[in-house]
Parts: sequence; C-alpha cells; structure tokens
Amino acid sequence: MTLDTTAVTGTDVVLSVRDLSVVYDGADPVRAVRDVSFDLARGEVLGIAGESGCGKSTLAYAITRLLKPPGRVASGEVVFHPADGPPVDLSTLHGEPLRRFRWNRVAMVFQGAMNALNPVLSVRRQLADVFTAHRPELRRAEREERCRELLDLVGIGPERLSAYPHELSGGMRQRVLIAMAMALRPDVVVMDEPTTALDVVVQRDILEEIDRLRARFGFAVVFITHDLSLLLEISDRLAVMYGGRIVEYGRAADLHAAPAHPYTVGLLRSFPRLRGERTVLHGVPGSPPDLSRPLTGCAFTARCPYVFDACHHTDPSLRVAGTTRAACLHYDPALRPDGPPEALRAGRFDSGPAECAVEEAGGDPPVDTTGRQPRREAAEPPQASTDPVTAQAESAPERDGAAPETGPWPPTGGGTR
Ligand SMILES: Nc1ncnc2c1ncn2[C@@H]1O[C@H](COP(=O)(O)OP(=O)(O)OP(=O)(O)O)[C@@H](O)[C@H]1O
Repeated sequence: MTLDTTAVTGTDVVLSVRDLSVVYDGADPVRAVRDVSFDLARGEVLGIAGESGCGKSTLAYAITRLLKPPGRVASGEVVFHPADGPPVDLSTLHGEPLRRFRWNRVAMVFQGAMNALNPVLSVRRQLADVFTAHRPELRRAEREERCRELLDLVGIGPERLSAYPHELSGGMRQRVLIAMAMALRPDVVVMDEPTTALDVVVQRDILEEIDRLRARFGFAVVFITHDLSLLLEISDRLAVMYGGRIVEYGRAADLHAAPAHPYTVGLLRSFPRLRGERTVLHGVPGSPPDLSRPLTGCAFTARCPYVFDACHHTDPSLRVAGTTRAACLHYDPALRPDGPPEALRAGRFDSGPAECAVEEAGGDPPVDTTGRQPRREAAEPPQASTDPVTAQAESAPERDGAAPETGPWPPTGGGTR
C-alpha cells in the first residue's frame, strides 16, 4: 500500500482514487497500474505525464469505469464526491446507474477524434444522441437548440451541425468531442491525449478553449499526455507515472522548479522549454520496464543514474521530497540520512545521453522530444451505440495486449511541441 501522501487537504475533493491497481489478464498478466492514489479537487486540472506504456490510458479507463476485459481493477477504489450528496464508490455502479453516471458526472474526451466520432452520423445526430440518451424529457426543438449552443461553446458555427466527421478538420472534430463532453455539465472531464494529433497552433487554440470552458463551468480535468511541457503549462498539479505507478506528485510549479524523482528530472530535460533560452534536449537512455514481468525493487533502477543497492529490492512508496512527493529511496531518511545526492538535487541526470534536439523558444517545434509511441488504431470502425458515451469509449483505440514497445527513448514520431 502506498503512503496516502497524494491526498488533497483543506480542499473540496471531487474524485478520490485509492491504491488502484489494474491488471490485463493473460498468460503473462500485465500489471498496468499499480497502487495509484490521488485526489482531484473540484475545478482543478490534474496532469498525468509519462512515456508510452506507463499506464496513463489504463488509469483513465479504470477511473471512468470503461475498462474492458482482459483489463480489470484488481484492487483499490475510485470514489466520486458529488457537491450535493453522499460519496459514490464507482465499483458499486452497474447498468443504468453507471450509464447515467457517465457524462452526467464524469465525461471523457479520447484521443483520435476520427475514431471516437461515428463516421456515418452527422454532428447534429451525435450531439443530439447525448441528449436523447441522458435527457429524454427534452423536446426535439430544445435538443436542436442545445446542440447549437454546444457547438457555439467550442467556437463552431451552427452550419456544421449537418456535417459528417470526415468533412471537418482534425481540430474541429476534437472540438466536437469536447462539446459532447460538456453537454451534460459534468463535474469531471478526463482527457486522454486530446490534442496530440493536432498541429501546434490548433492544439493551443483547443487548450485555451478547454481552459475557458473550465473557468465558466467549473469542472475538474484529468489531462493525460506524454507531453510534460504542455502539462506544466496547463496543470495545477501533476502526477508523473512510470512503470504503472505515480513516481512523483505535486504542484506543477514545484515539480517544474525542483523535480525530485530522477525520472522526472530526465523527463524534464527531454522536452523543450516553453519560454526562455535555447536548450539542448536529452533523452532518458534505456527502455521502460515490461509490466508483464515481475518487478523487484524500483521500476526505474535500470535507467537511473542515481541507483544504489536498496533500489534493486525495495519498491519505494511516495514520500515527501522537498516541495513534491516522490517514490524514490533517496528520500528515505532511514536509507539516506544525508538526503539525495547533490547532482539530483541540482536537477542533473548525468548518464551520458545523446543530444536529440535544440529548441528556441517561440521557434519551430523541435523534432522528436515527446516519448510518444504510435497508438494502435481501432481495428473496426466504431459502431453506432444508443449511448453516445459508450459509443465514444468503444470506438476509442483498442488495447491490444501487446508488450510495451521498447527501444531508445524518446522514440521517434508524434512530437508536436
Ligand atoms: N488490452 C491490453 N491487454 C494487455 N496489456 C495491455 C492492454 N492495453 C494496454 N496494455 C499494457 O498495459 C501497459 C500500460 O498501457 P497504457 O496504454 O495504459 O499506457 P500509456 O501510458 O497510456 O501508453 P500510451 O501513451 O502509449 O497509450 C502497457 O504495458 C501496455 O502494453
């Protein structure tokens, strides 16, 4: 069990996740999420960062109850705290109550709008379906009015209501998905790589749109991406995942100014700075662990320049590490009475990595700095569903059970910033 150091104190919590573990069953079960705990405060943006295969999407599917076999929640709980009623343990919801919960309370925006939208239904029909499924009392004219309002919210003109997804740009499709997520005024919106496939200008517009909507409606956001620099900009707090666990957690500003975990240090120097001087970017040499193999000790051992004996046999829990919380034995006073090494404290990651790009603030996006690996496309086109929430989830990229891709890190492809 992890230390409960990710709890938000003195704040109004809307979602609490405790010791959540998810396994994909199979000949070699994959422990994709391991003992994850965090609180989401009402109205905040919690960023979840980490390279491909570290369990981000699995966590998103688990907290929205969209995980499908062979994935299953092996232990832990996710509790929703409505502003106006008793807490709801999500594992107790099934059937109609679960269907109602989704999108009324927690909505999802998945990556890859072309997969998530139904290609054979117009935008009008897909937006209206949300209301038909969840607000059946609305009359046809009221539904039409709500659909127009929704598109207007995300800056799309009403003439697009009759369009089909292939007639819209990638940015517009993603806006339609965001509009759908807003439809029932949820308390929480989980966004899994919502802007990854978009060019940098469209990405920025959409992030601004999300922020504007959040300020207006007050929902909390769990924003998942491999792109740490983007998260530093938009998040109130950040959780960095590695090997299925949260390895660092704290306020985004603290994590930026004084990262504690060696992986966060490595990750930070892999991304271009948003503003300021040109910087030389480095990768973190090595590959993430194979989560279908038993892990003894810290999952980052093989790539960590600060590894010491205990790391090979003790899997660290989150503990206070300066201004953040880090799952690193260097912050265990019993093992390291003098604290972490000076180089780690100074934010260095000295293991002779290769340079991979130089970036100038405000200049062109750099090449290959993101750690993103290509996502598997859904094998089948999405099917129409009576519940658009389920339809979107079902048409989200399939999880294929393949072992994580390995290779030098960051790998090539997908960088947008
Ligand atoms: N359906 C599945 N069956 C078996 N293993 C799976 C399945 N889906 C994902 N996994 C494994 O679970 C682990 C976590 O994957 P997940 O997709 O959650 O990571 P991620 O951080 O979101 O990566 P990405 O950014 O590439 O989506 C990986 O080892 C992956 O191979």
